[in-house]
Amino acid sequence: MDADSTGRAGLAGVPTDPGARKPDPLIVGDNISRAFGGLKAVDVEHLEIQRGVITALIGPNGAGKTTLFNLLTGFDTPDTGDWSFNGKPLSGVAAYKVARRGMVRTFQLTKVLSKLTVIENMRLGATGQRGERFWSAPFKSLWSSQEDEITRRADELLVRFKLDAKREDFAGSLSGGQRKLLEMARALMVDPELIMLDEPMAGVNPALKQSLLGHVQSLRDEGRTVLFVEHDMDMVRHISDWVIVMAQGQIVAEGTPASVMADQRVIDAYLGAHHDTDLSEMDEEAIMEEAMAEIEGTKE
Ligand SMILES: Nc1ncnc2c1ncn2[C@@H]1O[C@H](COP(=O)(O)OP(=O)(O)OP(=O)(O)O)[C@@H](O)[C@H]1O
Repeated sequence: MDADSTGRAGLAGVPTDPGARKPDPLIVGDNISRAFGGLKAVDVEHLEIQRGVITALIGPNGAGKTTLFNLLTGFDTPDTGDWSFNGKPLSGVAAYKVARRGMVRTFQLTKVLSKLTVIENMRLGATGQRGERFWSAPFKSLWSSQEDEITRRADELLVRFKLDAKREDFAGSLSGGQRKLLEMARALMVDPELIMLDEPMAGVNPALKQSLLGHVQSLRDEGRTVLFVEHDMDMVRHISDWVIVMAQGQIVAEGTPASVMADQRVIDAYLGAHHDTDLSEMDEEAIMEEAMAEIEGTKE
């Protein structure tokens, strides 16, 4: 592959049409749909995610971003659709196998995980790695050498994410930003090629935001592909190489952060999310201001 087609350089000539073809895609999907009752939560005709770059998935509430994440990672089953990861079909593959193939998503800390310590959370992150054969391994030494390796990797990641001092603390005692760091560190236990972050900035105080941004960039700089869902437009603007915009289940626009934020289709998508109620002129003005503030990143 020619060097100009890979990573960020490869995005230079990509058109800003929804579903645009990329020169070096890691994920390619077609006709992915999922309905809940009569509501089509996801209805994506074509999707490509360029390898080695940071792609943001944005869109108003209810646009279908989380549902698409769940489908791609095997946590939900589509009504229709196929997609591949690294050229191999991935639709219909169970979540733990998806993780083993190198595609991992972060999870918000659940109640159960909050009651485990930080290091226990990290070890759990490795479960995607452990082949079934290890469960029945007749040789204890084989088992414990993998356990040692897991602990060693967990400790290295805790140092990298500055969570080593919290190693024995309950995950539930961490601050919002530290939880996000733990979610990221835990996902890295399986050394994924693609890491999918679910609202990495939600609940993070401004002081920690910069450091979180640095960590996300370092994932790309070490050669991983990053896909994240986020409402914080400041983050989207600062670190994404490419932005995909969803509204009402569909991809409505794509492009660099600057081009997407100036795109009328994107402004319409954010406004359209409010169109189910009858609006007075004044409401409409207020909503327009709100939408523009979100798109321009002056909010949150
Ligand atoms: N399990 C479910 N059962 C019924 N409806 C669902 C379910 N999951 C999602 N939906 C609906 O599907 C639509 C898309 O939801 P989804 O959570 O994917 O959107 P989103 O873009 O992630 O929104 P947000 O930014 O608010 O998280 C919404 O209308 C939502 O109410």
